[in-house]
Amino acid sequence: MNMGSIGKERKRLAASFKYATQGLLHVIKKERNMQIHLSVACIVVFLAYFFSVSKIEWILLLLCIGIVISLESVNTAIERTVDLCTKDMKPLAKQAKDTAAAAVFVFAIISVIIGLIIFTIPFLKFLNLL
Ligand SMILES: Nc1ncnc2c1ncn2[C@@H]1O[C@H](COP(=O)(O)OP(=O)(O)OP(=O)(O)O)[C@@H](O)[C@H]1O
Repeated sequence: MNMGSIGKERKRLAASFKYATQGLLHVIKKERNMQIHLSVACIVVFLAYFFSVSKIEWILLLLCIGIVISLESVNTAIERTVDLCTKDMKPLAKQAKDTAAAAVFVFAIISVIIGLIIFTIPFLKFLNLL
C-alpha cells in the first residue's frame, strides 16, 4: 500500500465515522423512543455511579445501553426503508416495521430486568430496608 492509497483509506474511514454520527444525530432528533432510551441511560449511569456498582455490573449496564441504542437505530433504518418502498398500507410493510420494533422491545425488557437485578439490593440498603 503506497502513501496515496493510505491517505485515501483514512479519508474514507473519517467519512464513514461522519456518516454514522449523522445517522445517530438524526435518530436522536427525530425518534421519541431514542430520546427516552437516552434519558433512561443517563439515569442508569448516575445510579451505577451513586451505588458504586462492580466492574462486571458496569459492563452489563453499558452493554444493555449500547445494544438498545443500536437496535433503535436499526429499527429506524427499517422504518425509513419501508416508507421509501411504499406509501400504501401493506401487510408486509406492517410486519417489517412491527418485527423491527419487537427487537427493540424484547431487549428493552431484558435490560429492565438486568437493571432491577443490579439495583434492587443497593436501593433497599440505601433506604435502610435491608
Ligand atoms: N406502509 C404501511 N403498511 C402497513 N402498516 C404500516 C405501514 N406503515 C406503518 N404501519 C403500521 O402502522 C403502525 C404505526 O406505524 P408508524 O410507523 O406510524 O409508527 P410506529 O411504528 O409507532 O413508529 P414510530 O413511532 O417510531 O414512528 C404500526 O403498526 C406500523 O407497522
